[in-house]
Amino acid sequence: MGTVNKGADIENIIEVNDLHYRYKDDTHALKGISLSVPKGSRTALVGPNGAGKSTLLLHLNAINLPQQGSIKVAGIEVSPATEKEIRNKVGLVFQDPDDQVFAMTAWDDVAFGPLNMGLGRDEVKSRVEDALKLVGMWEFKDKAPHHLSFGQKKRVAIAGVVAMDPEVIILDEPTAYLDPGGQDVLMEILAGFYERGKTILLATHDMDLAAEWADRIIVIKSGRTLAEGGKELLVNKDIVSQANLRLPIVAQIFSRLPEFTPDTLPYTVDEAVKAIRKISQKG
Ligand SMILES: Nc1ncnc2c1ncn2[C@@H]1O[C@H](COP(=O)(O)OP(=O)(O)OP(=O)(O)O)[C@@H](O)[C@H]1O
Repeated sequence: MGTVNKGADIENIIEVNDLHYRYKDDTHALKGISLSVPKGSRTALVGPNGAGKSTLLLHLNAINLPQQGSIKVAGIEVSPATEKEIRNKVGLVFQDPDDQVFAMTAWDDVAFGPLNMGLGRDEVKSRVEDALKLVGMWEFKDKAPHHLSFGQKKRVAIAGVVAMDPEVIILDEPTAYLDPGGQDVLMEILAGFYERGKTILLATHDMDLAAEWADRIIVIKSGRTLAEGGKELLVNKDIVSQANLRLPIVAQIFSRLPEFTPDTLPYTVDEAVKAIRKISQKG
């Protein structure tokens, strides 16, 4: 895995090298994990419960600091000295919004990050308004977060990261607790980020989401990387079963048809439609 230097032409915006992390109770959550995230990619991080996904993501935003091994984000080594710089570059939406949303009102909560970045009052105001409107929470702007539903808090947490407009946006199980409309809004927000050249890393158990959305897959298990590569990993039965995952639903259906081999298996809805058209044209 190549190293990157500040100011150099950075191909991998995130480089994790032989990272170890032990919690205070001695749980060895990361056991020499190495991986990379290409700049501008939509990367899905998948793996079973307890694989170390959240522990890893907390490192990428300098909330956890490396105990052994190293992490570079945009060429900057994650360390106590670079915490603030890293947090301005990387926005993290936590798995549990109760760990993230804590201000007196939804508005204050979303304003927290942009204010910490040192932005001017008018800029903060406009970013907060745009972000709350984007996630459909503007009418709740004056409400105390603890009076919001879980899904609403998640939307506020997402707005907080959107308002910071980071170079890298990381989301830990973002669709959990969002209703289908909320999931669609999130996907639109992520599409907007992607179009503007941002890098998105998303941890999920949802193989359909990974199949539809990602262009790169990282599979982790027991604190180590099991596989890194393209979306074909999602239909690699060996890796999928080792990681306690499941084939995307489209792939499950088509794998029952003799016409398809693992190499030709569709795994997105669009691919499925094309495959059905092809079969019906032949028939
Ligand atoms: N604060 C903590 N103290 C001690 N052990 C922890 C702590 N947080 C997580 N762990 C342990 O670290 C390991 C990795 O947990 P982590 O939450 O990173 O996994 P995950 O892949 O995000 O799982 P999930 O898919 O269930 O969200 C697990 O064995 C977990 O029990």
